[in-house]
Amino acid sequence: MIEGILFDMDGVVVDNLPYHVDAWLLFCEKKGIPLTRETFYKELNGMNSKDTFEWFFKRQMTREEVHPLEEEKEEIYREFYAPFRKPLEGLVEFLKEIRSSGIKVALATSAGQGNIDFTIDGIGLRDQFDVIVGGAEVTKGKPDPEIYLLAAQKLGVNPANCWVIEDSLQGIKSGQSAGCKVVGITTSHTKEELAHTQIQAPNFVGLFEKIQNHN
Ligand SMILES: O=P(O)(O)OC[C@H]1O[C@@H](O)[C@H](O)[C@@H](O)[C@@H]1O
Repeated sequence: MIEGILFDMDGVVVDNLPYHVDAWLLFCEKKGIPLTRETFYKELNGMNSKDTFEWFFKRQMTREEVHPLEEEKEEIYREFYAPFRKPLEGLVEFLKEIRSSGIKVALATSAGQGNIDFTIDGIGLRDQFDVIVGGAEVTKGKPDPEIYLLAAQKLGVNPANCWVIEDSLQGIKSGQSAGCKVVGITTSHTKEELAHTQIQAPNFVGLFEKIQNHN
């Protein structure tokens, strides 16, 4: 039985990761922080901004300290990505199918409120999510399971009866540790790199059937 589907946002609802990475690389170059594209995908993809800055500066930071830095990076990101916002292929149809089957739907993203509004309103899909949980609502970000456990709790469903849809290694770990089954969307990593998920798919086309057949 599938009770809920818990969506990651960046790299899943939208294929926006290259724009995030370009923004991080430009931001880091300005600040003299060493960062490569490879390191980002391996270590940082899916982490919230606070954890990312703590990783860069190798020390704990307060939300107040992180806020202006995060805003600076997100302004660059939003300028880069704004003209290209669109749902990942097959998403609109997939949402229709799961909602009409009575499955509850949540968004569980490490992103801050500004980026959630920018993305979800930008593609006009806010009313498709019963619950939206953002990075600021949890004390421990992905790869910790807290965000997916909270999303399932808010939907009133058992995490063991939920599918998480993720693209990042940190996010997959988070969903698996929450006890959910995971679909690995191959926007950020290859099928082979996501072989530890139940299903790997490039997008949402035909995905509902694959999930149903898996149960
Ligand atoms: O994949 P999610 O949970 O939607 O994560 C969003 C985060 O993904 C990271 O890859 C970005 O560096 C962050 O800036 C962003 O907030």
